[in-house]
Amino acid sequence: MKTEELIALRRRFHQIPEIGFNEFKTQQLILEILEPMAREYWKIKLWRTGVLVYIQGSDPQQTLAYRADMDGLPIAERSGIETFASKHENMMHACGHDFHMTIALGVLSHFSSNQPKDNLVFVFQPAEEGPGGAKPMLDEQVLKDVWPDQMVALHIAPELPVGTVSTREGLLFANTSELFIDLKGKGGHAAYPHTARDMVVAASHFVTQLQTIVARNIDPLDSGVVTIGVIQGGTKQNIIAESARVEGTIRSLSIESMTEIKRRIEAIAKGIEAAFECELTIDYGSNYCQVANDSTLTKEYMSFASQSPNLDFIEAPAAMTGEDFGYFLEQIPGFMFWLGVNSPYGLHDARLLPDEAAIQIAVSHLIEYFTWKMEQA
Ligand SMILES: CC(=O)N[C@@H](CCC[C@H](N)C(=O)O)C(=O)O
Repeated sequence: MKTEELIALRRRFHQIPEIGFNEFKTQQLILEILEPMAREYWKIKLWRTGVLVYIQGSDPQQTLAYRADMDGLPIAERSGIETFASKHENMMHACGHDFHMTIALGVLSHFSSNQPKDNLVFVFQPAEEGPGGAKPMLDEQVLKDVWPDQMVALHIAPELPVGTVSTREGLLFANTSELFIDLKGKGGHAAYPHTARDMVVAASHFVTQLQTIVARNIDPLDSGVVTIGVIQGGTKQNIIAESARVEGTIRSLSIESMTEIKRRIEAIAKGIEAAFECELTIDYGSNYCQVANDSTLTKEYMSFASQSPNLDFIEAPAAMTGEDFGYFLEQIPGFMFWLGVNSPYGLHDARLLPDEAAIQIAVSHLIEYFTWKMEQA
């Protein structure tokens, strides 16, 4: 695919962001693009809203895979784009999955006119932002039938310049857990607080006390995050709120710290129940394991990328982002790397504006990498 075609395709994806396991239009667009590319040695399979493409190699010694995530986020776009902003109200591709899918299709387009020596699998995976598509997909026959020997994924990095890639051996992304807490008290008239159990006050204390966990309970040499992204409660300014809801995410580098954070959340919740005479129900939603890059393959890739004449390679620090690609890496050796897209605004920001020049760079880089890997086998 030419650069202009890749950019046009990315813009089509950008206009139709869909929430996890609702990527129906996205799936259709992928199938539309794949249709003229498919060859007799290709198999295209659907899994829920995802798509798997298997390309039989001409003389296969191994099966290499690339994973692209598909879902958007519930964010009202403020990127300033006039011609191709999201058409879905309060939805945005604010985590680069429009880039990830376009890059996959660009690489596939190359292998449509050049049959690879080894087998290739392209996984378009739904629901990375939640509730997680990787874990259930790993249990499905559709993936078991084409089980890869190695798997690679990339993620856009707004803070890195275009023309750079970055990764590290071992732990790249954190362990994560979602957090949903419902508080139930007793509503009442604003003028009679003593007859009620106010959940706006209880939720405020709860959120404030959660801030002590990372500061006071986690080893400063480890890392943890407790972020509350949503706090809801009440119906009117002069009615005491009977209920409230708090939603967030927990992150840690070590599994021990994740256990400790959850233990402390539960203890603080009990304290809030006693102090404010209410009930708290905790739901941890979906949990993602860490993204741990395979040492040998990552070292080999880092050496390949460092020698690439068209790219700069930067060694990455570990990040507190989460990614369910970690589940693939638990069972299939591989790695994830960052792709520089130079946006002044970061991931999950309504103003994210990645530079589209990075798309062609990534397509060429992955074609070169896969071709080189096949020559080594
Ligand atoms: C790369 C990225 O931004 N990933 C998301 C993954 C979300 C996991 C889950 N829904 C949670 O919030 O814990 C991230 O927020 O890091």
